[in-house]
Amino acid sequence: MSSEPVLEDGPLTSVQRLADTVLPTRHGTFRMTAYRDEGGEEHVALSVGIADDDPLDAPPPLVRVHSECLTGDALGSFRCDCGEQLQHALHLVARDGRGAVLYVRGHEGRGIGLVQKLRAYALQDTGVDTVDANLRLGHPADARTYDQSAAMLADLGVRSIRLLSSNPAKEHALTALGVRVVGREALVVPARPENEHYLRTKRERMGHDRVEGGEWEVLLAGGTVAGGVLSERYGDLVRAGGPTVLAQLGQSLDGFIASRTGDAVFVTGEEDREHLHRLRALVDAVVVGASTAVADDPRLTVRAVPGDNPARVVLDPRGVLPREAALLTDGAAPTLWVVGPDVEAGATAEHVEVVRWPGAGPMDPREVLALLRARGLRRVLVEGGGRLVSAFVDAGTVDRLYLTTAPLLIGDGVPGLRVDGTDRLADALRPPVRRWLLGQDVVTEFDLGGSGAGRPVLRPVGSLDTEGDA
Ligand SMILES: Nc1nc2c(ncn2[C@@H]2O[C@H](COP(=O)(O)OP(=O)(O)OP(=O)(O)O)[C@@H](O)[C@H]2O)c(=O)[nH]1
Ligand SMILES: [Zn+2]
Repeated sequence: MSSEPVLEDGPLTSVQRLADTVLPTRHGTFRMTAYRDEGGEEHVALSVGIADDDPLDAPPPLVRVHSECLTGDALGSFRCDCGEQLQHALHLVARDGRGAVLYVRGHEGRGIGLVQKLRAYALQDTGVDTVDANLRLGHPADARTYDQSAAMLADLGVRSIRLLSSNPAKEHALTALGVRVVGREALVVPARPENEHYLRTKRERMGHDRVEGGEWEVLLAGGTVAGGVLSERYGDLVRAGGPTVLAQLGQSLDGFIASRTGDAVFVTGEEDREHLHRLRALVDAVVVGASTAVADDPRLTVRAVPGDNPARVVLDPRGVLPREAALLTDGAAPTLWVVGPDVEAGATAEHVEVVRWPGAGPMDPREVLALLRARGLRRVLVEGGGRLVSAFVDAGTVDRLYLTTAPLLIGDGVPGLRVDGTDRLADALRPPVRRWLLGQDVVTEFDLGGSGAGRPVLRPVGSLDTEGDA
């Protein structure tokens, strides 16, 4: 099964295809193809959605050319980012549905071999950077060649690729070997104290793309980190096609969000507050009912984590929000004050837009969302109180509900989530869930179906009565 290189230009080694099998992994099942190059080095290609009889005009697959790194890939070293990049690449390729990770042996230590790399590490322990360490040992800064990769792609029938790499030199090398690189996507993993210097040197001395910050910053920039806790939790919220209408509520285990006097100070804990601020940072707009705004005088800004403040939306058909409320006075973010036709709004601060609701009746959640969408506010978090969140859930508008329950029994007070009842338990809402602990609290994430993954919520369109909502 030897295969001749089919590329027109560039110096090429040929590779022999020696095995073709499958490999189940935590990212999914890959086709695994083994090769040997002319120098005797053995490589593998882990691919999905690529078959020998693919048409010539099949769309360019996502391809990672991964350089072997024993310390990073197999041992989980934090001195470099290789291990996390490898896992992330497998995750992205599996998710994309058509792509390959080429695992290139002989690339260890940027082509100088394992022992030389470890000697370079020893030099780096004395303060030398990764480039100078190679040079002092008599090696080039980067000794890798990519002809085996081009030959493997040719063997797989792939001529054009979208390359997963932060290293422009890889793109140039592959292009010179006749691979058409139609796009290059950065493979971002979080900086850690242990690899910060190495990653900085790659950017400053080896021309790698800049990516700054930790996992949260990666998410804010629209990326994810394979295996990262935050990426697992929030990754799908930053993807195109992911859930766009979120709702969240923190309540006691017996279902109240405040005591009977309205005391709502710290039902859930500090970690849940951080979670809420992350959700705010990931949406365009946050919606609250007037009673919540009156009772808590919230700011609805992102303070517990880095991130931009979303627009703030208060649904206030009767105009009960005090004119000195934080939302109307602090200017921290644009604010839509949605009021009924007869409300005297008076003069408002520059950041406030008074939106007239046509009619004094209850606000239909669907119409509220349409109004926001018309203003470019597509990703929306419905934040409270209990009645407002329940109305949006009952109307079938919520893609994703985060319900945090605190180990606290209030006994009586302001109710939390109350969805429409059913006669038969079989008709009750039992969507797919994920759950995690935040301190003493439990977050249950309900997939209410908007993203297509879960069961649709089959309920009549509810209406929204924000009065008496807290
Ligand atoms: N010589 C040497 N090699 C290293 C060092 N740290 C990691 N490597 C090797 O570098 C290779 C990975 O290259 P990187 O420069 O991290 O990344 P890249 O592949 O060029 O670029 P990306 O595609 O964005 O990952 C692996 O083979 C590692 O073994 C080091 O300090 N010295
Ligand atoms: Zn490495």
